[in-house]
Amino acid sequence: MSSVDISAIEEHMKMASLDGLRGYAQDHYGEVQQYRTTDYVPKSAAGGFQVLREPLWNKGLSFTPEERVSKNLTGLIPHAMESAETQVARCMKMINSRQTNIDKYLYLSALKDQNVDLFYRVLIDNVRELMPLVYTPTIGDVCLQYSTLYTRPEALYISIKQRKSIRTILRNWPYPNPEICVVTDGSRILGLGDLGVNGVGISIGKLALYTGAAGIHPSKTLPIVLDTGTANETNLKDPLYLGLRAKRPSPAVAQEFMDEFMEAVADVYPEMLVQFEDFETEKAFNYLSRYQHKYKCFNDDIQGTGAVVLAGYIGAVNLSGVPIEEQRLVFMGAGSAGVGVAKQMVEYYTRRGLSEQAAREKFWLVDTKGLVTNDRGDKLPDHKKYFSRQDNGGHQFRTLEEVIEYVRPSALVGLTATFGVFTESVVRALKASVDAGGSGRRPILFPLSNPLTKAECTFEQAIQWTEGTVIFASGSPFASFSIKHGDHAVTYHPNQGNNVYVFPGLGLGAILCKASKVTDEMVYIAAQSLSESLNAEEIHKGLIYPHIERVRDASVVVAREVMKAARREGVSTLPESQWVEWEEWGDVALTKFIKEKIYDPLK
Ligand SMILES: NC(=O)C1=CN([C@@H]2O[C@H](COP(=O)(O)OP(=O)(O)OC[C@H]3O[C@@H](n4cnc5c(N)ncnc54)[C@H](O)[C@@H]3O)[C@@H](O)[C@H]2O)C=CC1
Ligand SMILES: CC(=O)C(=O)O
Ligand SMILES: [Mg+2]
Repeated sequence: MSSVDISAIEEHMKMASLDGLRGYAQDHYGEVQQYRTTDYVPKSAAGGFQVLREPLWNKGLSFTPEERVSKNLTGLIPHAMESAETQVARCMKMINSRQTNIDKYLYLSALKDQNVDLFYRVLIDNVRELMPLVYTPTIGDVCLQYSTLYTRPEALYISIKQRKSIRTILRNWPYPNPEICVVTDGSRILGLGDLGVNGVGISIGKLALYTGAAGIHPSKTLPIVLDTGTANETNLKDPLYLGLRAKRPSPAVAQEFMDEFMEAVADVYPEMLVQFEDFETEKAFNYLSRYQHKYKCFNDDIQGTGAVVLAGYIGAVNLSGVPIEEQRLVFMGAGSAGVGVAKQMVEYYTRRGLSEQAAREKFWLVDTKGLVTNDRGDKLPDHKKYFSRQDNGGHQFRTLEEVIEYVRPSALVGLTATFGVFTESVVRALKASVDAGGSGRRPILFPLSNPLTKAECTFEQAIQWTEGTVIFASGSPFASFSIKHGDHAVTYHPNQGNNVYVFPGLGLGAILCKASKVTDEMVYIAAQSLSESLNAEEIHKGLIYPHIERVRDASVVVAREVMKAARREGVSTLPESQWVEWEEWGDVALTKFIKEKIYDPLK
């Protein structure tokens, strides 16, 4: 087999130079006219091979004998008619036969491209094993290599060079009336930094979980990447890179483009919920405050993460033995996720009766320069000012160890995108500060950065360094593990503190109640309801989130409570008569309504 002749492409790149930009793709950027609306053949009108080629219609070996006749499929597929279980078993056998996670991902991705129903059945029935493939950590590797792995499109790619054509591009999406989009500009993908257009993998992965974890119909999901260039030199130099070969524009220009995008979305798809994903810090905060009161949107990294970590924290406090009033929290990382989480927790404390000032004083935020204080000497960005300490008596605390000794925290949260910053001495110091005098109180330790290569520490380290007392949650999943004590072994179970427990249910709720906005109250209620969604077995086991196998159950609870909150907030546009009808039956009727709406393929 002949290999790709990279040198020829590189040669072309040397030759092609357009306004300082290089590469093939630039040759084709330009505004486009709307010639026609994309044709969409309704399912009922399609037959034969067309049905098998459309991944949303293909039911593979599940087609009944009657369907095979009525749709002219006889002979186009093997004669066997199989149960979902058999087909899922075949897929799992194939996945398990692949050597690397990327290969497993590629198999799943190809399956999604051929038979959507089967892909989701496989995912839903094997979520513990497969979520780490379609989502973090594997999706991080996929994003890093996206331009090389690329075989066919799965998203909308909207370039800043075609900013006047956004409506046309949105209309080119083949499936009518999408209800939710995840949009990124690729500028901060997981903890991997600016990946440019390669970051589209995260939009695709998150939306797979809107369907897998909350049952939003796949035809209603729309992944989008806004291509405004990249600061990533590796990508810019990669001859296979698929995005715009340009540095990123100024924040002002990026914001104009974003304004145009949001206007176009509201115009073309007025019902659509927009989830902002993995925008770098300043843009993340700016776009959220700029659009949240104008459009139906939310930021997953700020709000989704805030809600999921608050939910886990509520459970963790109950286990820790340190009363809520005595809790003191150190955050390593003061970016969009760190500040988003801390603010959600301030909300929790104020709802429990603390003044905002007293609530805020429970938090000590640390960044690359040390404890965030007013008199540290650097100019703090706006998002850090709220938590900046002024009670440090002029002292600056540069290392995490110094901060822990000073604060004596009960909880340590990591959102730094930096592997290993929770060292043995840090974790032991945390334990000592909680368990002074052998009180038996347990430290809360949340190394939440993604993917695994960016986790602040591993689960095994946390267990070893706290003699098993830690209450632990990480952003990407770690395996359970056992330690032998004499002739018996103790097995420790980690939690996964990932916004996947929130955004699917939040989105589902917002869509089903036809919310005009996503309010802060809806986000807060998502956290609260998630914290109350554990079953007796999970509570008994000392978990702080439901088993990942129950993420769909949790999403139903979150969606239901989000819907009710939307109604209280006056943003649900469902008719009042509908709410009155549901209310007669308590939560039962609303829960039934949600469950009936949920996509549960091949069942
Ligand atoms: N578990 C989950 O559900 C989520 C996890 N995350 C993860 O959180 C991480 C951070 O995301 P963002 O806050 O959006 O990024 P960001 O870039 O906005 O913030 C990172 C922060 O960490 C600080 N930092 C970096 N290295 C540090 C070090 N060595 N010591 C102390 N502080 C350091 C930076 O100064 C900055 O304040 C990423 O890895 C992301 O994957 C983000 C959202 C959800
Ligand atoms: C999980 C997620 O949203 C992140 O790591 O950015
Ligand atoms: Mg994210």
